[in-house]
Amino acid sequence: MTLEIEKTALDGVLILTPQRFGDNRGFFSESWNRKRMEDAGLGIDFVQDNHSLSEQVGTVRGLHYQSPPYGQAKLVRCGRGRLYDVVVDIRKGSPTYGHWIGIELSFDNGKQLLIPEGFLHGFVTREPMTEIIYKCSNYYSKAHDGAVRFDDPDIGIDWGVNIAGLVLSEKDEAAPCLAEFDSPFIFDGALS
Ligand SMILES: Cc1cn([C@H]2C[C@H](O)[C@@H](COP(=O)(O)OP(=O)(O)O[C@H]3O[C@@H](C)C(=O)[C@@H](O)[C@H]3O)O2)c(=O)[nH]c1=O
Repeated sequence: MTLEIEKTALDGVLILTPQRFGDNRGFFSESWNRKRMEDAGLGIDFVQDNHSLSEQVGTVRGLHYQSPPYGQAKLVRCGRGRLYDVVVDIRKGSPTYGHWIGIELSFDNGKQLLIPEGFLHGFVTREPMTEIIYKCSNYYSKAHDGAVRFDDPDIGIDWGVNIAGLVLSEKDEAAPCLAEFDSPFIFDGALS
């Protein structure tokens, strides 16, 4: 079993690709292995697994965060379909504050995205009936849950879709832009 680990332009945000063992039935893969992650210096104490289904293509969820002390690192993958997953650095004082990266996660490519605390997370679905599955290092707290506009021009994410006509929650429609947002996260040094 191998675990491929790739860096991204955001320090600490990593693309993980666990090996798939294919045979006449399909494939088998260890989607998370605590020891293997620890051996790679990625020993995160995950406490909650989340799973959501987005029925329509062009469904956006994000950009989300939870404030300390309920900040969350996340390990994200796609269980069915295809999505474009986006991460934005919101650690005050970070050399990459406000920068974003995006990657396609799909059932087919089996890629995962590791997102440390201090980053916004969101995605848009590229196929109907797309499922996302992710581990979180802290429990959900409604009181600490927050969002920033997915289409904030100051962040300038290229979602690769026509922004008009996307499916969003009321919470995400009402989210503030980065300029109106006082991030609760402070940059405290490089992550990798
Ligand atoms: C996130 C979450 C939601 N809920 C509830 C609250 C609400 O009634 C319902 C739907 O919640 P939301 O609209 O916040 O779900 P959603 O928009 O899918 O929120 C998620 O988006 C992605 C991008 C993330 O990164 C996650 O951390 C989370 O913020 O589920 C929980 O019970 N536990 C949880 O961990």
